[in-house]
Amino acid sequence: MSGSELRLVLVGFGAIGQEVARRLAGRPGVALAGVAVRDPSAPREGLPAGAGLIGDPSELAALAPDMVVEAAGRASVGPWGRAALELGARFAVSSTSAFTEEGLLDALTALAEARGGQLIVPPGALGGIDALAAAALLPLDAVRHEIIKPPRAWIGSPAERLCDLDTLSAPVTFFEGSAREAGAAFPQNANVTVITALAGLGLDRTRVAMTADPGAVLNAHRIVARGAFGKLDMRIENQPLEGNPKSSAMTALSLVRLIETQSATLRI
Ligand SMILES: NC(=O)C1=CN([C@@H]2O[C@H](COP(=O)(O)OP(=O)(O)OC[C@H]3O[C@@H](n4cnc5c(N)ncnc54)[C@H](OP(=O)(O)O)[C@@H]3O)[C@@H](O)[C@H]2O)C=CC1
Ligand SMILES: O=C([O-])CC(=O)C(=O)O
Repeated sequence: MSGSELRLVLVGFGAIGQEVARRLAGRPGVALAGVAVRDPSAPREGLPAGAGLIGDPSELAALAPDMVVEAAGRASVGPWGRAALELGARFAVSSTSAFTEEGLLDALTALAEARGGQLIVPPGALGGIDALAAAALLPLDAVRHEIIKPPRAWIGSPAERLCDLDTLSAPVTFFEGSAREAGAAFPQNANVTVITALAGLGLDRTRVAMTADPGAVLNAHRIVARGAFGKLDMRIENQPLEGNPKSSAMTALSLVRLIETQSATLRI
């Protein structure tokens, strides 16, 4: 860290990035040095004063970040992760479905180690990931992650081909498979299943079910695990973000917490 302030760069300034920036505004100890988007020439409302707008990973070094936090999309993780970790910065990933791409997690981890940085996978929209990761110190028998969201949260995903989202009158579970398959096919809805997999049984042994529920208002996640530690049954129901019904507000809250705790004396 430079001085006592954490120099932060956000990759992505959509529903999550804007919420994170809003909640960090004016907080001592964090300076939003910059924001990365695809097209930095487009006008951006809500960009905090003093934050540089960049569009290419080669521009990151000039912002001298201590920490780079991604909430942009799967394609952004490789290029921005490499650029951040080359600089020895900490890189936090929201679009964890990128890790269904062969070799990317290993490559970024190796880079973090070589440059003295850190690759961070925050809990995102989930709770209980700390308990699952601790439970995994002993053999796990089974981990299942169920995602239940209102039909509108699945628009633009392969769910549209698997059920008729407009006319649902009862919940439909349109996907059952592994976390690898879920993350690969649903990059805007199933990043969380990759987090569950990384904490527990891995991409192939973590089972996933996805449901569109016309009676749902909130985005729900249920993780059920059993193993030598005992049993875990965690359910969280998140308010969606106003700017994107697919994304839970908890994702932004958990990033704010991650950023704030970087320099905290008391860590909970
Ligand atoms: N881990 C978790 O629990 C969760 C993870 N996510 C992940 O976070 C991502 C962002 O969510 P959300 O904010 O709701 O999405 P939005 O669609 O609202 O915003 C995406 C933002 O990212 C920018 N962006 C997209 N691709 C790139 C790229 N290749 N390089 C730089 N910037 C890019 C867009 O820029 P522009 O405006 O120029 O298009 C836009 O500012 C999701 O796509 C998902 O992958 C989401 C929810 C939960
Ligand atoms: O925000 C959520 O509830 C989860 C989500 O979209 C994702 O994992 O991609």
